[in-house]
Amino acid sequence: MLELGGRLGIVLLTLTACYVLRRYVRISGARSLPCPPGPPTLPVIGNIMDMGPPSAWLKFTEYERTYGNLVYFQGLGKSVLVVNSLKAMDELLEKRAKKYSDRPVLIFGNLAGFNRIFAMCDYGEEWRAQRKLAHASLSPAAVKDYAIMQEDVAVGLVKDLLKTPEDFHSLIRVAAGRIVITITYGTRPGSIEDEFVLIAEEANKIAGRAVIPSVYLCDILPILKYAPSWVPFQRTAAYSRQVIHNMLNKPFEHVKEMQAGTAPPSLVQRLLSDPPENILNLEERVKGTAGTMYAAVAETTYSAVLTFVLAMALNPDKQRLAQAEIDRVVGMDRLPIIEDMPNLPYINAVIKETMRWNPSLPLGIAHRSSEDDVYEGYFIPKSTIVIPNVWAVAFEPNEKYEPRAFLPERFLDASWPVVDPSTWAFGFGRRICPGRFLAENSLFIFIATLLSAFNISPPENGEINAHFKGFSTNLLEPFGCRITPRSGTKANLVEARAAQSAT
Ligand code: HEM
Repeated sequence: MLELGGRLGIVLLTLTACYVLRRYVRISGARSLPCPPGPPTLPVIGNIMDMGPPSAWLKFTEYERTYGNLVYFQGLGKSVLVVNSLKAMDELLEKRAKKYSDRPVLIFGNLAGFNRIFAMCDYGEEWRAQRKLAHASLSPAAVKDYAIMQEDVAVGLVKDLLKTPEDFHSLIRVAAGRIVITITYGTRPGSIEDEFVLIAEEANKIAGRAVIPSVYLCDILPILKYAPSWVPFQRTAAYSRQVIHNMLNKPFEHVKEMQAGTAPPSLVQRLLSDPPENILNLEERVKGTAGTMYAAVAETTYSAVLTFVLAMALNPDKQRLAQAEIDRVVGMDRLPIIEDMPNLPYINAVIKETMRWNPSLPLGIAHRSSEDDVYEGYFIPKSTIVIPNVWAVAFEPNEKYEPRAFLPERFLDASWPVVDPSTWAFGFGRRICPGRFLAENSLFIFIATLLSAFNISPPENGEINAHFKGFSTNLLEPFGCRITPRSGTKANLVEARAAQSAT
């Protein structure tokens, strides 16, 4: 018996040794492979400075011509891989998701407290728990509960546009913020909602700077995170921590106070009253999940709706076709509702084309690898930041449909296969946007309601000067255009429907 145990031990030991050796040989073999190509490097700083914002996606798409689908940057202790093809995005971020689902380390972001919200957490226990909460409140079945609120906010937007159409930039921004605050916390318009929007906007500004690695010295030299509290970035971090604390706590406490049967339906209310099983530390995690929403939603929705306004002002023929479909299917005596979506193929094509023509997040949200890897003969070291340049996918050369033209028809042509933007616009793998079903409903109701109520046209002088800006979200700078009611009857319809709104 003893002899048998001894032999078994030797066999197990040999197998383990073989496994370790094979793994070692594989990894050291992999390390001898080249990293993917990229711009020329300098000592210490490598080529990392060549990544530079703003609108880095244009530069990355140009680099594709020289270096191909994978463009590699390194320096200052960081490695970054820009991925330019859908095939490679799918292979790395989707099929090998286990290795590619961490997020970049943001030293300032962590000092500011962003690591409490799961969109910025690594692929670990905290992320898993908050993601489960997000899924429970944003699944296709759950988002049906928010449809009336979304319709009310869209009607509120068109009503405000009747009064001050020239303010369309800020009104769309407020409506995009409103939709997320209303759905997350169930608050009604008024000072308290505006206070939450202000806090969340401030947190968004902080996040916008925290994700740019060159803004704060501590992200270049991580040891500086231990610098004393009087150092300027530490003071900014302390202020930011307070803002993030308020963002996570103030609206949450408001919902809790209302819980005793009076809280309107919302993501927080749903999670507190009917939480998924096995979530420890529920309240803190609901705060983190809810706090992620504003950052994730407001700018993406705002960017997409503004892009749509620009596209309509530039393409009156497409606008007429879209309005004709709404008039035919929805009729003239009511505004569209989310249930109309399956019956409006041209509007759905306009939405897809809006997402393709100017993707809100042209570089998605960066992932980070948690292990060494090899792809197409190249070595990708552990901790590489992986950026999906979906802009390059959106503007891939096409023999039939010019990529720069706004042509919803490309999505209605069965004879010519095109990639649906929903396969790349919402990210990849285990980190794919959990709010995509809600986002599709929001875009639909904003766009269909605007088309039903207004004509969108160039300004009086006929010139549209539109410029895009942004590091991660592709936002339009203010531009002029005219938004006028399609008729007096439509204006009355908007007023009458707005009077019925619950929010
Ligand atoms: C047009 C609207 C939207 C677009 C284009 C968009 C796009 C994206 C993208 C590209 C990602 C990154 C996925 C990845 O890492 O690969 C993401 C993540 C995320 N989105 Fe969205 N999104 C939109 C709206 C929303 C909405 C309405 C919600 C929630 C109500 C939401 C919640 C989130 C969250 C929580 C994450 C982080 C997921 C994680 O890290 O696990 N998004 N979104």
